[in-house]
Amino acid sequence: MTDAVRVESLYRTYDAGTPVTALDGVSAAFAAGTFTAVMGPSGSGKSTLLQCAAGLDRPSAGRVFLGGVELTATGDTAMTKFRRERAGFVFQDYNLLSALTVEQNVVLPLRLAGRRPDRGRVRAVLGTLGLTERAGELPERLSGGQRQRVAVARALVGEPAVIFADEPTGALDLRSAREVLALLRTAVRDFGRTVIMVTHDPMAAAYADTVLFLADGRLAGQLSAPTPEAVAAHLTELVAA
Ligand SMILES: Nc1ncnc2c1ncn2[C@@H]1O[C@H](COP(=O)(O)OP(=O)(O)OP(=O)(O)O)[C@@H](O)[C@H]1O
Repeated sequence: MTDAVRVESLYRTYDAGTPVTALDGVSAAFAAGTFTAVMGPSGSGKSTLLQCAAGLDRPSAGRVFLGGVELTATGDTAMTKFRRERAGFVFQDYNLLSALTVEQNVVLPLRLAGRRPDRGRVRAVLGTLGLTERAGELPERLSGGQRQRVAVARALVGEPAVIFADEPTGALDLRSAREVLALLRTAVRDFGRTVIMVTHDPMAAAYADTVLFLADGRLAGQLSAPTPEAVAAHLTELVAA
């Protein structure tokens, strides 16, 4: 099976007065068509790993491969272009542009990538996400769950190989969270996308095929076919260690 994303010996240090090692030699492979959750205590390096794997940040050392191409060997312009073509993003705070309608937000990544939105595809994605009636509205008129569905639509519309999600359910009520997680799982099961999701929530992690744990910038275990109980137990061990 091809790896959609692979990271090799990733290090990321920040030098803000006292140096911080956010990633301390992380290697991991994310097979195409799988859903992986990344968990760990606060400050363990989860967001940094996601940002480096997605080409939003550059590691201090190590290599990142997206679809077999080494991102870390490319310049900034090529990295941005590749990211726009290959990756979709969902963040905790939705990151919608308030001056744009739902539909305009959804097609924005395509426009930024210089691609012409296929109207049929845009309508289909909006329909799947229950946003057809909302297409012309501004985000401020939507609930948090609806806004996150717009963000998921935006991540899906370009048919990216990989969707990177950082705490996508962190600001949502349980029902909306479950809807968003089910949408991500459908993207993997039915459409072959690869999802890498940072979360603090064992219930959310249990939607994934595999959970990777981080502690102090290093890999600290892995669970396949996770249940919320098994995830919570592993996290408790990590926090206590
Ligand atoms: N821009 C930055 N400048 C300095 N230090 C940073 C920066 N970004 C992250 N860090 C530090 O790197 C470490 C890892 O941060 P990161 O955000 O990846 O952790 P996390 O596991 O995602 O945390 P949380 O669960 O709290 O969101 C932390 O110690 C953090 O303070």
